[in-house]
Amino acid sequence: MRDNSVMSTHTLSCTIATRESRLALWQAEHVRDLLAARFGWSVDLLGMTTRGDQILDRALSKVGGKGLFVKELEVALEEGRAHLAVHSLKDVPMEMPEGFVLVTVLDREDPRDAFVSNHFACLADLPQGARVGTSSLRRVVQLKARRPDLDVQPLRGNLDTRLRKLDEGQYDAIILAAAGLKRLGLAHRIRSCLELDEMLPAAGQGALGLEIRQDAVEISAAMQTLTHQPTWLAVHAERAVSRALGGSCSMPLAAHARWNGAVLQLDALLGHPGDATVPLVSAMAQAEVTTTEQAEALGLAVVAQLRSQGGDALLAALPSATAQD
Ligand SMILES: NCc1[nH]cc(CCC(=O)O)c1CC(=O)O
Repeated sequence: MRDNSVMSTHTLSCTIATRESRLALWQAEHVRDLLAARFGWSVDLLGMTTRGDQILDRALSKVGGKGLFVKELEVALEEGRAHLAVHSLKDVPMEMPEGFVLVTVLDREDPRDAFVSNHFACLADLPQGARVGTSSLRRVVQLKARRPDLDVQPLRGNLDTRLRKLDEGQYDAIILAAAGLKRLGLAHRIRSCLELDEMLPAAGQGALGLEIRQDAVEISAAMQTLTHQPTWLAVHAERAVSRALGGSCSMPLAAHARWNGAVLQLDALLGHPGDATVPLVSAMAQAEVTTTEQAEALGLAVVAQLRSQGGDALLAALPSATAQD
């Protein structure tokens, strides 16, 4: 029997709220299979369309940002129509809304960005002035820093739409998260992965985050057993950077943490929100990390460096109306 408001320890079924893009469904099905294998639960999916899925004609940074992809799913949790929401962690706002928690993070897929093209093997092979598709400010500023000659053009829509636009010849190459392509069996479209020193990923890229209601105590305990601790600590460091800087997707910000043994190395960079010709500011810090508090402290150390090395001036250029989603 299912109690729609609170799960009991004897619950054998649960409902996952998910967006209906192919990637979101793959991710929800992945979690469904995991819950079935680990706990023997039978899991339903509740597919939903979010505002972020409907608005396809404008860059996300112009229409209110990350929260657009998660709000409807939270309403389903609030109303008891679902118990769990599965998200690409990089789409999850840095501050969770009152009443909701990010309860766990699963093992991360490849965090890198991928170079996808029908004619060229890698960024260096692109001819002068080649047209590259991406709407991510983070990708734009890093592309322009390396190749100021490139003609970077907006590209929105789900993964299939973006690949179709490439195949129609609208771009010479596009940049996509490697994780999404790999999950959908589209790894063959990746001509090369951009290395971390040429394209630093977004905070949380490649990781899956599970969100529940704060008062869902029992499901919380079950979900916490699924946590991939190295990823959990790494994304806490990455998200601390983004949170401290306002968490806005109007800001070209990258943050990525990697493990060197017991040491977590956190790299981050900031660009100018309106002018990709302004030099990037980057910072790195590393420390032995075993707790989320230490991971967040590492994030704040990187933020202090970014700010003092010119990041403050870049942040001051952020239009205040769009500074928060
Ligand atoms: N912003 C959309 C989005 N959210 C998560 C992914 C890919 C998978 C991931 O990073 O986990 C993508 C597509 C992309 O950036 O190419």
